Amino acid sequence: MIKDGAAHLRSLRDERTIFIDGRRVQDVTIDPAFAGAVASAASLYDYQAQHPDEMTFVTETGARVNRAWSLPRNHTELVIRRRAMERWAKQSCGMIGRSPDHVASTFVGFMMGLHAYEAPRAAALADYFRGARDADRFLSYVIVNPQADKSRSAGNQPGGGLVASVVDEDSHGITIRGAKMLATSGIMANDLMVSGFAALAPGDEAYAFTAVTPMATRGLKLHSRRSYQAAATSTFDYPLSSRFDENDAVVVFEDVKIPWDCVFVHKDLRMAQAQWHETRAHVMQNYQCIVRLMVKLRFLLGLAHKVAEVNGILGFPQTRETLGLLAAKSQNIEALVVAMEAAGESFHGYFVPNRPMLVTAQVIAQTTYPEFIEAIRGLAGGGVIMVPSSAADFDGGEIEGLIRAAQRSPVTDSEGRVKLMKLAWDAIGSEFGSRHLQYEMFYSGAPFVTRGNSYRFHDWARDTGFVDAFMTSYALDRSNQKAAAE
Ligand SMILES: Cc1cc2nc3c(=O)[nH]c(=O)nc-3n(C[C@H](O)[C@H](O)[C@H](O)COP(=O)(O)OP(=O)(O)OC[C@H]3O[C@@H](n4cnc5c(N)ncnc54)[C@H](O)[C@@H]3O)c2cc1C
Repeated sequence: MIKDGAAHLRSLRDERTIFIDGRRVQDVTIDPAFAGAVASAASLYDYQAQHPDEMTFVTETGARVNRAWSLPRNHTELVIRRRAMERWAKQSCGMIGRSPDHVASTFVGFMMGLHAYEAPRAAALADYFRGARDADRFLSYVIVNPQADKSRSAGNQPGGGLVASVVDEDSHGITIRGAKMLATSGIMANDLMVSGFAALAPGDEAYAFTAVTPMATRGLKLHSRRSYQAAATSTFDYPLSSRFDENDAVVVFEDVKIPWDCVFVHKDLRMAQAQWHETRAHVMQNYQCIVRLMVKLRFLLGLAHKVAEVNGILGFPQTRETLGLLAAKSQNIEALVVAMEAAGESFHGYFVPNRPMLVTAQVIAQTTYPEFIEAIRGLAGGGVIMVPSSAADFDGGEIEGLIRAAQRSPVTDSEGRVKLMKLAWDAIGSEFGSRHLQYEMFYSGAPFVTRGNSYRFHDWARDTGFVDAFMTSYALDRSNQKAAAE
């Protein structure tokens, strides 16, 4: 049976510990801070149940699950898998960044590099993968240390105990204590993966671990940021915040016990890095991100065009120039997706997107998104602010009369204009829209990290060799110099 929305909602009614606004959440599926995003996540599962051929595949054990769990072996399989990710992204206009296909892709990448693990940990990983895949579980992850003093290592933060680390181990498993950031979608996931991405030095072994635990594990506490959904007055006023506020939470591990069969890296400095780059986890998880961004940019491009139409500025050459530049930036990301697939690499029998092109897309994305937002703001001018306070102003009487008098457009009525401008503001300027800007600029690491990867995976030998070869075509001609001097 394919997992559907109802099954996912049922799976979230457990003992998970989430705090927000000074209270503990009782049921995340109906809580006013989270219900909109949770319903959207559930609707992804409904969508896959309604489109089984496009969205799911049958595993070797006979389970029918989302295609994100498949390990492609050729270009065709990679593209079929991508189309499923694209369809899911479209359901949220690309606004749900950590949909279930994100961390599933991480695990697919781990599985492609199972050879890099020591035998017991590889066995645990493979068992967990099969179980999570066949149950189509929704995973979130925390792989970044909480910000504090960046000039010090994880273990040398004043006061100690800040960063999640292994504080104990016995025959059953390990005990984790400390914090990590930021579990996006954690409130509506089934399991949480905890790991680290930053390089560690000898002495940091306690921080070099990767493990998975159910959200409802004792001692696992999610401390949510402010809910943008809760502040949304209506779907008409905040069509995105009200439905796609996937949430981000700091995770605090209060002596969380994790059994050995859910521990994949244990006090292993080499594997803490190798799990990302000697497997294809980093590639597969960020490939999902770029596919999702591609869909989001299509949406924002359409929005930019409609804002220009509604304001009657589409005919101006300057507007077309702006829209043309945005279209090119959007196509640039599309082209990178197609290119990284077409130039995909064989990796231990699997077929994966081209790594240098994937990291290129990450670097480009971090500047493309802010440029998009700034351009749409430029096209919208004061129109996104010149809107009624809320849907309640459409009262059928005097206030609505003011709206009809002041909200005009060459292509739509007052309601149509307000509806579009409120959508545009939610995408680019509301607290939700603003968080998206921060997300796209940072989710894959600060720019020095993504650019560092671009440096690391580029084929410098090809390009410096090119220069060297050219330089062999000429030499210092001393005879000429002599002749000139004479
Ligand atoms: C909305 C949102 C959602 C997120 N979701 C997740 C998630 O689901 N799971 C998860 O694990 N993480 C998540 N993150 C965390 C994300 O991965 C980090 O924000 C990212 O890795 C950058 O780390 P940082 O925030 O500590 O910023 P920093 O690394 O501190 O970067 C901030 C700035 O500090 C400077 N800086 C810091 N260190 C250096 C250095 N060594 N050299 C030079 N300059 C430096 C740079 O100028 C940089 O631009 C999320 C973040 C955001 C904003």
